[in-house]
Amino acid sequence: MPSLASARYGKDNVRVYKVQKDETTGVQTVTEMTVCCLLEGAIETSYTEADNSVVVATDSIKNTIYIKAKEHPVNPPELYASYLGQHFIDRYPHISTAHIKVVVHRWTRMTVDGAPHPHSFFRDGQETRNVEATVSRAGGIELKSGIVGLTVLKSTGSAFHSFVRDEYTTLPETWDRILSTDVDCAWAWKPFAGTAAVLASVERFDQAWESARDITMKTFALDESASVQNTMYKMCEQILEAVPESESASYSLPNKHYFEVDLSWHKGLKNTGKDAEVYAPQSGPNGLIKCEVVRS
Ligand SMILES: O=c1[nH]c(=O)c2[nH]c(=O)[nH]c2[nH]1
Repeated sequence: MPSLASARYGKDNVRVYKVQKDETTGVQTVTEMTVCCLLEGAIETSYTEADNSVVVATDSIKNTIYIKAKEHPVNPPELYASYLGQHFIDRYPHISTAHIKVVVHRWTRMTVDGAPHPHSFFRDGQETRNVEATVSRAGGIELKSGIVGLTVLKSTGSAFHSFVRDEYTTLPETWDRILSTDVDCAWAWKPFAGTAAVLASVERFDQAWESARDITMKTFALDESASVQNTMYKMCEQILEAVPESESASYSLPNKHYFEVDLSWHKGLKNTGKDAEVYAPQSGPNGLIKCEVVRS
């Protein structure tokens, strides 16, 4: 006899833009985000018995995403995600958990003739600021914040040697290589009792995001990297220190390879080892290295 093991549903890819207008200065500030909202609870019969009486339509969920963006600040995204998730728990007694994901896209203010422009912005990269909120009657508000899609490269200051060498190995050891990755980094907050507790910490979210971003870039640049594994662990350690309210920090990093090109066949051109200047960036395969670090 089959039985429903788990179920959640909702609206994904809801694109939201909000503008904040300062009427006295004329300065406008914009936020663009993509929101996913999935609900869990006493919804089994909608699957097993075609009982739609327990279904809040995904169209209504989409409407609610817009309405809560109008009613509440959308910055920081941790606060907006918390208000949105809490709404579903408060409004529908049979909904026990709301899973909210907010992806904030970059709109950076333009500098025109040396001055910040009041209402013009540009997209300075595919990096996003991400938040996942799990809001439940049992567990309060669990928040995970992160940075995704920050592409970085260092042209030296990275080595990889002393790894397992056996009958499967062809990779030469290197003491000087290119290191490049797309940063996917996250830090999980200790649970909050409710939206009031999230509001009480509101300043910490931007501070934590700035710290994590600075730590990621500074460590990437300054560390004489022995491996992606070791460099990312050092980043996690520092995030846990900079954000005392966090209970874990994690990274998922592709190792985007740049291969040397042997050009010696052409007039004896030297382009390997210390003479390497022209490389072939690889689209795949790539390494993929992950870790999560918690407090002991
Ligand atoms: O930093 C690295 N870690 C690895 O595990 C690995 N494996 C590999 O082939 N190159 C690298 N680089």
